[in-house]
Amino acid sequence: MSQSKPAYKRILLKLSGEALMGDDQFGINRDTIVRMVDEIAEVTRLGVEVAVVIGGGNIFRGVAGGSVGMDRATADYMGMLATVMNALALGDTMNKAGLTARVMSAIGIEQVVEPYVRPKALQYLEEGKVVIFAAGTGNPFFTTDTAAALRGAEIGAEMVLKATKVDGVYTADPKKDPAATRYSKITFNDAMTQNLGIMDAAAFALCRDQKLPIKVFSIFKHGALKRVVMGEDEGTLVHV
Ligand SMILES: Nc1ncnc2c1ncn2[C@@H]1O[C@H](COP(=O)(O)OP(=O)(O)OP(=O)(O)O)[C@@H](O)[C@H]1O
Ligand SMILES: O=c1ccn([C@@H]2O[C@H](COP(=O)(O)O)[C@@H](O)[C@H]2O)c(=O)[nH]1
Repeated sequence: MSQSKPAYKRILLKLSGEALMGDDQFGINRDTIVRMVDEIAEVTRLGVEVAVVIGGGNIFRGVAGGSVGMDRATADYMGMLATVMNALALGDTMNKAGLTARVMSAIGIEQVVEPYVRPKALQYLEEGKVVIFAAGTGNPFFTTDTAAALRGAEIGAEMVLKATKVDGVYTADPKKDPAATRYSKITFNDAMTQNLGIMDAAAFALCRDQKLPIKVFSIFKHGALKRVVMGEDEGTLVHV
């Protein structure tokens, strides 16, 4: 239903790292990151407190290193460092667009990024700054989706918004199965028992246990983020 005020005061936005590539094969496409920041700026102007977790799939995923014989934990640390690079680029783009962004890392690299300290993150959000959580959970064998669930619960976000390359949760991966159909909503338990690959089970389980709903929507659809924030019909709601 359409309304004039945002439906949420504080959100955790999970931004797809892979989507940052735009039409490129690798890395960060300038026009794409600027567009994403414009959409985020629009919702901050509505008074919504925004925290962001960014993925690293445009640069490196631990599973890729593991599959060619690397030690998996080492490869995962490389993946976490990839998310730090994305976070720095995102923060820089935000600051240039007139937002005030603070990047906080789950792994210690203090010359580059300040460490994640929960009370400090809460203070920044209350001050209207955008907080970007880098380096996932800080632990190998996890993903940034789980980091989004974790940080979302820690900061008292009312919803996790997964902005990704598809426009919702489907009965199967729509990139592999053209007959897949989109859910407008689905329970955590159904998503987990059907092994829907849009998010990992750890992220679903944490959000379910904390009663923290997730909205999955397309980062490429102009205005979709604002529509989700306004409580309008967009993407797929994953709920208890
Ligand atoms: N049931 C499903 N419904 C929708 N998408 C699915 C489903 N199963 C698998 N997918 C795939 O999941 C992808 C999104 O998840 P993925 O973790 O790969 O990317 P991301 O989180 O957007 O990127 P990154 O990890 O770089 O942040 C979609 O692009 C889609 O192809
Ligand atoms: O908590 C975490 C988060 C991430 N990683 C590693 O980083 C990459 C990139 O994250 P994506 O969620 O895939 O975009 C991930 O593949 C892991 O290798 C991690 O180890 N711990």
